[in-house]
Amino acid sequence: MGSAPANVGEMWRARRADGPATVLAIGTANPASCVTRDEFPDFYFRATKSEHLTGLKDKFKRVSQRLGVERRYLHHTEELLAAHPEIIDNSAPSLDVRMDIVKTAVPELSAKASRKAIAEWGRPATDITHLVVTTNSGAHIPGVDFQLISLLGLRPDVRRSMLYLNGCYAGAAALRLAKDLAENNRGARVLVVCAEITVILFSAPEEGNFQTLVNQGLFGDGAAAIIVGSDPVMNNPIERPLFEIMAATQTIIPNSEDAIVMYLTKVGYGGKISTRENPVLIGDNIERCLADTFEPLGIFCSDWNDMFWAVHPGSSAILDKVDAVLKLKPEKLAPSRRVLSENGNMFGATVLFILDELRRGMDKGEHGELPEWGVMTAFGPGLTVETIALHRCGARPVENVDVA
Ligand SMILES: CC(C)(COP(=O)(O)OP(=O)(O)OC[C@H]1O[C@@H](n2cnc3c(N)ncnc32)[C@H](O)[C@@H]1OP(=O)(O)O)[C@@H](O)C(=O)NCCC(=O)NCCSC(=O)CC(=O)O
Repeated sequence: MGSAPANVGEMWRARRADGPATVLAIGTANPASCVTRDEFPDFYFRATKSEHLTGLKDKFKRVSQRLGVERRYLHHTEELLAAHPEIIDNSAPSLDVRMDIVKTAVPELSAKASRKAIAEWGRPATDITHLVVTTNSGAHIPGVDFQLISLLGLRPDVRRSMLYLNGCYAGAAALRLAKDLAENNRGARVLVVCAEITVILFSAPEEGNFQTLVNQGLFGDGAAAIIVGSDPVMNNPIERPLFEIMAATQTIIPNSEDAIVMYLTKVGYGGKISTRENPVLIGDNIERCLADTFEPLGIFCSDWNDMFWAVHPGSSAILDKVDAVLKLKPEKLAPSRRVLSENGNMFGATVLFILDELRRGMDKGEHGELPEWGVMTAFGPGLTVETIALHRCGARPVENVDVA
């Protein structure tokens, strides 16, 4: 062979980035139609022709108050439900119509969030080298990743990874994958997109079906897009590094496989969320997940208030439990609570919205001075816990952190 590099090790190293994967831009989007907690019970019981279920409606109001959601954006309006009566009939097959709706709605909302991220990033869409897309809203092939190529004007040879049906840990899982892609491919720029349109789990209220009440009171629609790449300033001074992704772990909580179960049925999503058990399971295991993520970095935190936080708000009961176990000051989970309150639980997109909230607060000088180190953690079926160690860019040096 002619002039191949002398050493395979050198060849391998030359293809890898020098520094950690870094968040370079964030964009978010919601559908236009917003419903408040006060408006929603009337909307829900009227649209599903269930107004005669007055006791259940009162119960729905009580449960909704406990979930921590003030308003949400929903793709399904009363007009859309009226046009597809099978969606409100819990015994009529409606998967096909739901899949048809999300087939275009999810790529469109994804593109809206992505355009914002790309505009903030400041480089052309054709500079994106990898695409990681995740949704629980449908499962089509070719999928949302494929649709985004033409919607955003990406290169046809962009390297795509499509993660369907990962539950609420999907956003953090997508970031974990983006970290590995960015660090192992010098110059890579990864567009991460996480989008949810919850018409897939809309169902009419039924006596004895508590799960439906939780689903309708909790979940909302939204999309978030994040651009990740290593060595920003070195590669292109136009890029503005926000957070370095220093470690990303995934683990399964023992004996929790029935805690959140979801599957597609002829009437949309079926399954069960163990609402009483989940806060306890998460509370019992969060410290171990944090230690497994931070200790390999040499960070042994004795006070978790020294960090900033992006915790997946499964509901306010879950945030209350995390607060109590980690003895966090109220302001620590304020960004998580605010995103839940303003948008609902948007499955995997939620933690990415919280990251956006954190950096906006940082830009506006809110939330005080953001600490140097932070945590993103998300939970979902398994129970699977994703934990990410984040380092705020431009922060003071690592030696000043509480390192044992
Ligand atoms: C569901 C809750 C809001 C209920 O709140 P509280 O327990 O404080 O409320 P509460 O005890 O006052 O109950 C309010 C009313 O609901 C009823 N109730 C409560 N829990 C119930 C249950 N499991 N089954 C049946 N009914 C139940 C009570 O009897 C009461 O009815 P009455 O008023 O008639 O007496 C909470 O437990 C919660 O937020 N749990 C966690 C939710 C969760 O798991 N989220 C993760 C989503 S999934 C996710 O994020 C990840 C993913 O999807 O991948």
